[in-house]
Amino acid sequence: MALEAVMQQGEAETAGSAARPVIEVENLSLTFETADAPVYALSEVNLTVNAGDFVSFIGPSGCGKTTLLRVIADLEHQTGGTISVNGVSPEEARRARAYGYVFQAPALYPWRTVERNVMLPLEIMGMTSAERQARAARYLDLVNLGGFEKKFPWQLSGGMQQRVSIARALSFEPDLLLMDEPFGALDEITRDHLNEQLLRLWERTGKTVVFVTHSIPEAVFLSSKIVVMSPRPGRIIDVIDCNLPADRTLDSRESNEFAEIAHRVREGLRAGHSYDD
Ligand SMILES: Nc1ncnc2c1ncn2[C@@H]1O[C@H](COP(=O)(O)OP(=O)(O)OP(=O)(O)O)[C@@H](O)[C@H]1O
Repeated sequence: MALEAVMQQGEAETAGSAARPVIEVENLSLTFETADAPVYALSEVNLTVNAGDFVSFIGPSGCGKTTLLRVIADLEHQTGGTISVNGVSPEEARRARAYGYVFQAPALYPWRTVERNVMLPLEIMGMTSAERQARAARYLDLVNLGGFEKKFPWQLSGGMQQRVSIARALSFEPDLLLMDEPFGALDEITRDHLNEQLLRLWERTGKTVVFVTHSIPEAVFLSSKIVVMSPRPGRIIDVIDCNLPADRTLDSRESNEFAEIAHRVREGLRAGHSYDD
């Protein structure tokens, strides 16, 4: 029942929000001043993420993927240009709990059970115990962890821990999910499985997702839009629309359509890559 409610909410959002911009970035730059020399982490970045988009940032190490995600989340501040999230500043969006953030590592508290980890943001929000319990059950079910509520994080595999952190990010029901290489440390089989689950979750809920990855197949499989970035200075060099059929499965990775998009991403990465250093 809870799942249906989430699905209906998602369907309504998707249907009524064809091209509503959620994130708007204009001429954004970010330079870190360091002891030796300034680091030009982002330069002249322009990007629009619409409601219901699944946008991946892909690019070599150091091209600014995490920095851009952190600017959206108000964890870093740009030194030039503008950004809005839901039409307001990232700070206001953060205060309004506009997004859930999933880090590279699950970042769970080892002394709290799975359920109590998911309930943590809800406690901070002052939600009642009954409501917290209902939310935790709903979102643990959604990531297929029903029955693991009373376990501790160290009793779960890495993939399961990452699913707990996704449930926690979903628990306060943000429309926007920011995910920084959430599956980067997992083995390929687990990663494939979580990719499929995330795709189904996105389809069911209609949430807007911004996702950082190093993996071309992961980006092509999941995304509606792929943002290819290049370093020194970090910038966007291509934005690729990626509209594979909604009912795609991991086997779709063998289709010609998939190969063509992957090829374009690879070309973009090659064009932006310097082999001089
Ligand atoms: N707090 C900081 N102070 C100084 N330099 C920083 C800081 N944070 C990031 N950088 C630099 O900014 C650049 C972009 O870093 P960022 O972590 O965004 O890259 P990335 O594309 O996410 O890399 P990776 O794929 O390795 O995670 C890098 O050169 C990095 O060293």
